[in-house]
Formats: sequence, structure tokens, C-alpha cells
Amino acid sequence: MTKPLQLKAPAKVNRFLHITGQRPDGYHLLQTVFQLIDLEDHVTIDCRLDGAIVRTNGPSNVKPDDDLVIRAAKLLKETSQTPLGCNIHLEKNIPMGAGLGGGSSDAATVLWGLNELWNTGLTRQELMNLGVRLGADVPFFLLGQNAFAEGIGEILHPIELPETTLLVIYPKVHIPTVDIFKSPDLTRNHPAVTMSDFIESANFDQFGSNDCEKVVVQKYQEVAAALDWLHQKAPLSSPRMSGSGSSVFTALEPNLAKILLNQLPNQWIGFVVRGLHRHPSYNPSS
Ligand SMILES: C[C@@](CO)(OP(=O)(O)O)[C@H](O)COP(=O)(O)OP(=O)(O)OC[C@H]1O[C@@H](n2ccc(N)nc2=O)[C@H](O)[C@@H]1O
Ligand SMILES: Nc1ncnc2c1ncn2[C@@H]1O[C@H](COP(=O)(O)OP(=O)(O)O)[C@@H](O)[C@H]1O
Repeated sequence: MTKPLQLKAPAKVNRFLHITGQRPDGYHLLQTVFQLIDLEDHVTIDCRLDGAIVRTNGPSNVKPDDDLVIRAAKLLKETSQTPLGCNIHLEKNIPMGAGLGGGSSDAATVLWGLNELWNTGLTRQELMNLGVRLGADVPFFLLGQNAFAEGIGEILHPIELPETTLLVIYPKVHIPTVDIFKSPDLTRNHPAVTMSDFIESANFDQFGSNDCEKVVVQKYQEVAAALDWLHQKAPLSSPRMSGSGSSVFTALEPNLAKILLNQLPNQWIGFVVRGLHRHPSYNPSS
């Protein structure tokens, strides 16, 4: 019997997020830079010979069958027709509905881990094609490195980003992605940029904007307050929201990030994180 796999599933931030159009099926076309950060869920996967797929631990507010880790395992089992099953132990550290991609990262980690454990032999691209059925962010997490993304987030161009420390604030608001994408107030015609525009910009932190931010700030006062707080405390930085919210972040010198974390109003949760260059559990060429 193989040993259980212990894997880290990192969160992401969107350094900018432009909505450039919409597909005929309603999904939004976007351009973004995804950055992996060292805020991580822990996923332990153990092979079962009886074919059952079981979550042995996980968020109490997500039913086991709705959990993206179980949905990912079932999708790979169905696709590969393996007779094997698994136990999945999920320790959540990434806040949910926070625009940090935790569910998508967990799903990607399970697809990658089970492909190894079950020896199903899918290529990375095949795993990505499966993953996008679970969430638009899943292919990025399978890529395993930072990326400039287009399409609905599945067209990925690897990119190297400089060392960064970020202060991330989760304003304890859970935002369903779908609510933001269906808002009539969402900007959907941001002019297209190129990856070179981003790379050649004088300051990555100031490049572009997050088109979901306006809609979220109008609807969720706590997100607006967290952004205002960052603007006041670090006026020289460029605070942003990540994804469809609710987390906000800014790049700071590490000592200042720690000082501000200690001053954070206690109704919010803060994290000082470092940008990662590679996925902590698998590398892009494996
Ligand atoms: C906005 C982004 C940016 O990174 O991140 P999050 O804030 O959710 O982490 C992602 O594109 C989100 O990806 P993900 O969270 O996987 O969303 P999904 O489950 O695929 O989609 C939830 C719903 O949002 C809408 N949706 C999602 C992505 C997209 N490009 N266009 C959409 O219109 C669809 O109605 C979809 O049914
Ligand atoms: N393992 C999981 N982790 C987080 N959320 C999950 C998971 N499985 C299912 N979900 C559902 O997906 C929703 C969005 O997940 P998450 O990835 O945390 O947020 P976001 O899309 O804002 O980055 C959650 O509200 C939850 O209902």
C-alpha cells in the first residue's frame, strides 16, 4: 500500500483583474495576473482499495459531497475508471469566499495528488481540462507557477514575479463569485492589455485595476472599510481587492506589513504572506 500524500494547497491573489467581455454562455472573459501566496490549506490523501471516496475532515459549513476536494476526486475516478478510492483529510486555513481561490486550489491539489496515487497517468494539460469543469481558477493552480491569464482564466502564460510581501485582509465577508459576475454594474469592456504591458510597467503594484472592486465596495461596507484602512495606513502603496472579493491586499516592506498586522481592527483577519514562485507541492515540469 502506498503512503498517504501530504500536500499543501496555496492561495492566490489577482494582482489586477480586467473583464474584457463575455462568452455566449455568459462566462466572463478576463485578463489577470495570478500570484501564488504562502497561505495554505493542508490536504492529506490516502488510497482506499474499496473504491469509496471519503472526506475525513473539512469545513463544517460545506457538505462533504459539495466539497471541491470530493468533487475533484469523483471527477478523476469517473474519467479514469479506476477501481480505487481515497480518504481525503482537508485542513482549511484559507478563508472561504474570500477571492483567494482556496476551493479551486484544494481541487487542483487533489487532482494532481490522485493522478499520482492512483497512477492514472493523465498529462498536466488533461488535468487542467478536467479542472476547469470544477472552477475557472483550477487550471492555474495545476500549472504550478504564477501566470498572466486570459479566457475565463484557463489560457495561461507563465510569468516570473519579483519577491513580494503582502498584507492580506479578510474582512470576514463571504462573497459568492456568481453574485458579482451577474451585477448589472460590472464593467465588462475593459480594453485588452498585453503581458508585455504588465511586465514593462514601471510598478507592477499600480498596474491596471480590479473591475469587480467597484461592485463589491458598493455592496459590502466592510470591504470598502478595509480598503480605506489600507489607503490610510500605507498611503504610498496600492491596495487592491483580490478576485471577486472579499479579501484586499497591498504589497509592503516586510517590517511595515508586520506592524500594520498588529494594528488591524479586530473585526478583520489579517495575514502577512510572501509571494511564491512555484506551487509548494509540485513543480511545473513534473
Ligand atoms: C473571479 C476569479 C478570478 O480569479 O476568482 P475568485 O474571486 O472567485 O477566487 C475567478 O475567475 C472565478 O473563478 P472560480 O471561483 O473558480 O469561479 P467558478 O466557480 O468557475 O464560477 C462561479 C460562477 O461565476 C461566474 N463566472 C465565473 C468565472 C468567469 N470567468 N465568469 C463568470 O461569469 C459564473 O456564473 C460561474 O457559474
Ligand atoms: N474545499 C473548499 N474550500 C473552499 N470552498 C469550497 C470548498 N469546497 C466547496 N467550496 C465552496 O466554494 C465556494 C467558494 O470557494 P473559495 O474558493 O473559498 O472562494 P473564492 O472563489 O472566493 O476564491 C465556497 O463558498 C464553498 O461554498
